[in-house]
Amino acid sequence: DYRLNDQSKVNPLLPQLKESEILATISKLQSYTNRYYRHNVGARASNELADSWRALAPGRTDVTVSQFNHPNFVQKSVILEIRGTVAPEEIIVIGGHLDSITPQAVLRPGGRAPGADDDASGIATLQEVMRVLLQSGYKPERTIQFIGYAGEEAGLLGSKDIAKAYAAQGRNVMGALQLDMTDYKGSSSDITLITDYTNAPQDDFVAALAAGYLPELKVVRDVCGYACSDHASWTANGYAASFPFEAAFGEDNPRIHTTKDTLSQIGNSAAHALKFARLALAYAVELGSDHG
Ligand SMILES: N[C@H](Cc1ccc(I)cc1)C(=O)NO
Ligand SMILES: [Zn+2]
Ligand SMILES: [Zn+2]
Repeated sequence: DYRLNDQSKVNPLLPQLKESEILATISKLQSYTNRYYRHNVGARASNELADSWRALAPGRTDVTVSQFNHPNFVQKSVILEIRGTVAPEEIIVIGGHLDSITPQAVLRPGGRAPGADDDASGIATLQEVMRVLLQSGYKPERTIQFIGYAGEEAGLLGSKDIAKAYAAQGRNVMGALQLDMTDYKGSSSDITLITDYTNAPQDDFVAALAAGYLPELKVVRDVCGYACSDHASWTANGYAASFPFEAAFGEDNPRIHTTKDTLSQIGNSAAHALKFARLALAYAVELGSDHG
């Protein structure tokens, strides 16, 4: 249910989230020539992300890292699962996309596509939530899955395959949160909740999480106008999805999908992304600590 009743679990964890950790992960991801879903370098980025996630929880038998094979392209999605202690069949998803795109990268494997904000920022944000949950020893009652989707830029291809497979298997995803572009503060407001192709009751819950745990942040709502990120794949398969976004429509990072989507262009800071990490942690712990 959408009540805020886990302050005693959330509040000690929030201060452990570090901007420096998010910055380091964005820096690493933007250093690949590109993370294009059809190039081998894009496949390597996925494989190395999986290895780095495995290193976060050595020896935890309730934690597994797997890669989801997409039949039509080489880049795999990456899934880290923390198995729930009470209701492991009830799944909470925190996602972002690990691929990047520019016209140069589409043309050839050596084409540059740093994708710092779109969407290394989202991957770094969810990875920092995963790091704190794992290193604090937090054990959720429900299963929490962190997913780095492949092939988002080509039409939400990775999340389409995954959400379709989960629906076909009758898996019980209680909610999905999408993190795509979290580090460019283009608006006076801090967080923009995208309200189309999302679930309204869950959007209200996310707004309540911000009001309850992050009262200093200004949260507004806006529409995208189309299926603009992986949340739409979960919605299309009947699951509740929400999408907190970096800025209001038209005020988002103008350099995405260009070779200039780099950390230096967003002030070498992850201060904006840290707000999304805090929101995502509150979402994961409040929903992850419930059970049916
Ligand atoms: N177009 C999306 C990013 C995007 C999402 C929402 C809004 I409003 C504007 C832009 C994209 O490139 N996702 O990878
Ligand atoms: Zn994009
Ligand atoms: Zn994106």
